[in-house]
Amino acid sequence: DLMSDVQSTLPKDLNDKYLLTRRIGTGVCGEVRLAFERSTCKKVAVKIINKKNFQSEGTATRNATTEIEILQRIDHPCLIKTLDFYQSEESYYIVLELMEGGELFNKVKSQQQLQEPVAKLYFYQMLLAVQYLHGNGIIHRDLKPENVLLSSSEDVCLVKLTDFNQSRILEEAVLMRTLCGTPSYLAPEVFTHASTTGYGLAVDAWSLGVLLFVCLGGYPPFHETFCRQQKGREAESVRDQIIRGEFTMVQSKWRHVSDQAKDVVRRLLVVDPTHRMSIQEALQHPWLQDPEMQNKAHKLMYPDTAAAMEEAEPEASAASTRKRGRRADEDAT
Ligand SMILES: c1ccc2c(c1)[nH]c1[nH]cn[n+]12
Repeated sequence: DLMSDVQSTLPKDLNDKYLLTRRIGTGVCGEVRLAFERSTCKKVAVKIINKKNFQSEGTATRNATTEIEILQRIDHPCLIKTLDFYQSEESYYIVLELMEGGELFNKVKSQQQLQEPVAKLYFYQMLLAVQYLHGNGIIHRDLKPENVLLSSSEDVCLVKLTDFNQSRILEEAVLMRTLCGTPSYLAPEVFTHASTTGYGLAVDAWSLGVLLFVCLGGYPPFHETFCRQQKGREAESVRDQIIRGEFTMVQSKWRHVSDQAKDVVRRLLVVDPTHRMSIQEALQHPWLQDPEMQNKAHKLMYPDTAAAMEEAEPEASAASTRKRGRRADEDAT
């Protein structure tokens, strides 16, 4: 039957260690299946990347190996962890921690739009995850609701980014080699790093702006025109809307969204990358100076530390919340 023939084509050591079952997600590069570690019955996700999906062998190996080496290198509570890696003639198999809440995409779709406090809690975690990637010289480059996973179906839950195969580890080595050559023909931005680090990192800030827009508004800022009569001359392609940074916050959807939240979206969806708000600036934005939200996020991200703090000094942890609040007030005034 279906299951047995899936089992039969799996690498033997993968099949020995894991029982693969139903499909739980699909990506551009393959599918994700629910699996059980046979020895512990622990649930995991197995991402199957089909080698021939990539146009040429080159990109396949580069993408997948880049993805693998990236996945092995990173360690942050809001970035999906790789547990194991196998390959066969035709596919790569990446064993990942299971996120029971599935894709953020489905939650936004089913709920229309998220309540602002929920959107803020998720966005804060995404910012911390991207800040960590950038700190490690990694640009995600493919941030979208399908690549944001939720740890549970509860509103207050951990958020993790996945799908690094579009990521690029800043080729510092390449840049160094370039700078060794004769510089006379090199453009200024190559020296100012704008061509790799500065410029590159800003793409993730833009995508986070689109993500936040979708979470708060329940629809994408740049989309194909929905109704027919707009088709034709004046209907702009998605590409043109993006290039011009043209989006509309429809009143019916955005009426109840705070001005501060709208301000974060507007400062991220800025066409000129040098004028776009950075991840660091976003983390300092007034909308995110919310000690309660930040404490909830830290409890989700570092449960042991939070629990240990509760255990050791119940007073202290309450005080730390208050202190975080006071500091925020000082900053705000
Ligand atoms: C639903 C869809 C994809 C999923 C998932 C649940 N859990 C997990 N871990 C890595 N990817 N992924």
